[in-house]
Amino acid sequence: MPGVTRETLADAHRVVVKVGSSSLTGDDGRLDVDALRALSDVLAARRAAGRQVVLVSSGAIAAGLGPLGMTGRPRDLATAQAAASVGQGLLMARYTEAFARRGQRVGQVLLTVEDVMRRAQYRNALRTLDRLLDLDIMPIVNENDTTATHEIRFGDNDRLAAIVSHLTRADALVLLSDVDALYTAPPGVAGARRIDRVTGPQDLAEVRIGGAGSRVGTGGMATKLDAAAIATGSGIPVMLTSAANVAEALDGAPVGTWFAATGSRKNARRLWLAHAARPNGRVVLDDGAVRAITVGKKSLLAAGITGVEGEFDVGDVVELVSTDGLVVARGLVAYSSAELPPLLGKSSAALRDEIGHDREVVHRDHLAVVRHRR
Ligand SMILES: Nc1ncnc2c1ncn2[C@@H]1O[C@H](COP(=O)(O)OP(=O)(O)O)[C@@H](O)[C@H]1O
Ligand SMILES: N[C@@H](CCC(=O)OP(=O)(O)O)C(=O)O
Repeated sequence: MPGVTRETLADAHRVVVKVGSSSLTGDDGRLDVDALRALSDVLAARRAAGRQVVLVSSGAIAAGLGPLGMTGRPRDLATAQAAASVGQGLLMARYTEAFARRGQRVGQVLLTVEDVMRRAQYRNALRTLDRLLDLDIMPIVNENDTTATHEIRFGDNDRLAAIVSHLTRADALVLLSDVDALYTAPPGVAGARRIDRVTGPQDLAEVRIGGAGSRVGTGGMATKLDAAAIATGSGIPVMLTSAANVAEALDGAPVGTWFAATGSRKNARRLWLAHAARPNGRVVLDDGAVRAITVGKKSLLAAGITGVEGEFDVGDVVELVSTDGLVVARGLVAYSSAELPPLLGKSSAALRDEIGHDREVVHRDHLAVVRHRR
């Protein structure tokens, strides 16, 4: 069965390789061109051997720091976006030059959440990616940082890479960071052991996760584990290792942490709702509504809601929670948190009388069942 062990990476036809800012920057937080060239050499060699690579590269913000006279990742979004605006072009210039040394051409692909979640847009993005690969051009993907907003953005490229690997039907996802593997505890904690292989959530029960290890990284190990869950849950195995190990990892050598595929291909929109979207609030469901959406695969109606928490707008992602605090699903809500309270518990007939329609609160097409404790 393909993808069961890390050795299968050597023969994988299409891989998505994600490299984090931490692997592309020096101690001063700025772009490390030697590191970028070393990675480009390995990926160009893989392509020259007849295999396809889609590179998801962070580093736009890091590349913008030097020209802007900054040393650490800006805290506010607008400045980070300005740094990304300055840095993305420089990053691509570096890659273009580095890959050209090996005769490999590259193309920039900047994506937003909407590009990969709306069917028409994602088909368009996919067509471009496929065409680039057909033309023997290595796509270099990043989030379109300059226009993404807080509410609707991936924010970290780990989950973006997982979704890109799903969209492009990659055979494997390789996550490269500054740490050579997943450990039982963050670096620096005494006694931390490398985890060789993860076959399901039970293998992660004892793992302690810390934040980003560098001044420029985002998310740390948590977003890598989210990414691994997204990819493996849709049938794509994941290798997590350091950029220094990329050649060995792509050859299937015993490095890093291997996450075996656990599920089968999913609907992209549900995948995003379940894993990547950031919820803005919660609605609390009575037991009948929980059963209706999980077992009955129904839409969520106002009649089954007992409470509203947080502030959200029409179209935001909300968590659907049972009365005992279990997050049973996530979905795109059709009412704002201000509109909803007077409607709770009301039947469809009562709603039609009162507000002239009985629109579902979360339509089943916009709902992903998850089930985990909050
Ligand atoms: N259990 C763990 N095992 C390995 N690394 C961990 C763990 N918990 C936290 N980390 C940290 O996660 C960091 C990688 O995340 P990040 O800095 O966001 O990297 P990148 O820029 O590559 O995305 C590592 O450098 C490490 O310090
Ligand atoms: N899109 C941002 C990267 C955000 C990000 O995920 O960074 P990292 O955690 O280093 O992979 C950039 O290019 O700077």
